[in-house]
Amino acid sequence: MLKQLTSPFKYERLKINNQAGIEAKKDRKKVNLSTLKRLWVYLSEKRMLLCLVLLMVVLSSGLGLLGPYLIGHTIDHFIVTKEINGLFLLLVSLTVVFAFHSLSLFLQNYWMISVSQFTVNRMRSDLFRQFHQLPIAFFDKRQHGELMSRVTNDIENVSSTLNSSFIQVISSVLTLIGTVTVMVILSPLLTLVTMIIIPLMVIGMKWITKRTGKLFKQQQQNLGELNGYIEEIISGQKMIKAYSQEEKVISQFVGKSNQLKLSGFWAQTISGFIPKVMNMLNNISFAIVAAIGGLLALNGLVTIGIIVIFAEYARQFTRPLNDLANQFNTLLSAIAGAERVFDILDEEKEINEFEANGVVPSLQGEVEFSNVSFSYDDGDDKQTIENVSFHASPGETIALVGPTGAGKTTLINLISRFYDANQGEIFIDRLPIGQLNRDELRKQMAFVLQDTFLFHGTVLENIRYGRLDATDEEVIEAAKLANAHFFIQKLPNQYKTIISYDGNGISHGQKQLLAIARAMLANPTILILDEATSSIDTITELRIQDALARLMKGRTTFVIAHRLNTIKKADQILVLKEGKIIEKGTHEELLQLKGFYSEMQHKN
Ligand SMILES: Nc1ncnc2c1ncn2[C@@H]1O[C@H](COP(=O)(O)OP(=O)(O)OP(=O)(O)O)[C@@H](O)[C@H]1O
Repeated sequence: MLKQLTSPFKYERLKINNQAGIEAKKDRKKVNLSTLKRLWVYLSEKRMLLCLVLLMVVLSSGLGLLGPYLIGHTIDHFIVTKEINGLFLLLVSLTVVFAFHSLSLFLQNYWMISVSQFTVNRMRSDLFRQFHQLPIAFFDKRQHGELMSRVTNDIENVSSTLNSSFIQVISSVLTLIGTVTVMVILSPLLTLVTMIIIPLMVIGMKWITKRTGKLFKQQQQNLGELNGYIEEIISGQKMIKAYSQEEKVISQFVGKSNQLKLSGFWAQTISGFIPKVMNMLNNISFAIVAAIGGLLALNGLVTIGIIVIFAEYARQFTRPLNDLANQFNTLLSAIAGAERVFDILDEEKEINEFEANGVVPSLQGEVEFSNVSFSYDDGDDKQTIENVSFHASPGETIALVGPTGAGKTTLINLISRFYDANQGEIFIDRLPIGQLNRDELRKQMAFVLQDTFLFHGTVLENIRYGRLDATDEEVIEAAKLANAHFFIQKLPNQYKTIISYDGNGISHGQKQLLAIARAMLANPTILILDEATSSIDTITELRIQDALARLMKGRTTFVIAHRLNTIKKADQILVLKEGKIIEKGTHEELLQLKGFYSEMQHKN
């Protein structure tokens, strides 16, 4: 049976297909590069600001180099020669250098945050828009919370990395180049000494980053899975309580949470080694420069000022290396996040080129199926709908009956183009359905389902969902026609009463009446009804029946019927079994056949 419009197909959720991930891993380097290129497409929209950021990074890196140089210069030229004026000059110039250094740091941060917030806002919006352009089949295969995690966590990851890492990486590279250049000019010999430690650093960094990259990806994946699970559990709270499954759910949660804890622990611990190891190597480098520099000074090969400059540069030299190693991890984690976002953006949209040009004339409501077959899974040998043919004239009521799993909902899904047929052709008003613009087609359809989805908002807004440009008067008129007006008036704030998420606080029958009002307002040519199976009190039931009769008048209606009364009134009954139409006709015709249908009626 159709469940509800926004998530009508909550059938057993399929496991995420890991195959794509495995394939993608094979081509990891290529993928990373293309991910960076795609990120650049977003970033480049703010290229002016980025240029300013770069300018500030160059300035701050240069000023960072100038500080130690000024101190060394002062030692050699003013302290050794005891010129007190020189010391004053040093004080003034250092103050100016540090002030501009801080200013440039502040500005680069400020502008970079603007760029990154703009970028992730764009990505977030693109991702959200993409969700609305993906076919229903896409959502069948994924946990909803896992998808939410992409909009929240993954995007947040990209944001925080752009905020800090982008600047750090460029400033580190610039500082490295600047430091080495000045060092070589001052003393090539002492430069060599300072560099002794570098191979050790590179090996250490490589060892650590190789491990952390994988761990961060794992952490991200575990977080997505946990979010998916939480979303599912919150949605299914009632069912969990009804079946006393709390303990099982908690233990499953603990299992997933522990997995996240473990991957998070190792990712953080191993990446946490980086600064410690670098710091140690830094101090060793400092000691080597001091010792060998001292020896060289004793032999008159370098001055004390140069040793001071080198000692400071040795520190400056390892810091950017250290930063680069740190940022590498953050970058990897952000790239993993961006990749997960782009994966979704790359999914094939529901609307294709051909269809965009498709037209939907004002429909009459003629529907024809010609040898239609369909299966949810392409690789499935067994078809869910098999070789189905029928014709519905405008204004006719077609009742779909058959045992559970017969394919009634699937047939409806095909008429609404939630899925496309694998074989055969569906015609609406004699036009192949594929040539009709999907959105426009759905605008001429309305759905009254067993469990109508109500959004958080007023009663008025919920009915207006049927046609957004309807006036308040039109909404009230629709509610009256749907027999919903009487109960709405009794609500605390009548049409302005806020309905909580998914209509909690509104009875099942009232929900149905609101759904009918919504459909009434939409004024569709084709109507899809899924008759409620749950028992509703007799008076409400009568009101529903009365409203439905009014709604169905003059519209082609497909109804998944459970009540004999509805079935009897139908112009055609399609009896479905295992995806095939096994009998077709009116109630009387089918009874005379004395086949499956008449047997079904006798059993009831
Ligand atoms: N989204 C889906 N993905 C995979 N299989 C699906 C999906 N939806 C339905 N099916 C399968 O297709 C078959 C037909 O289901 P369908 O919902 O159309 O039957 P139905 O006649 O409406 O049943 P019911 O009266 O119980 O609602 C079933 O075997 C079902 O498990």
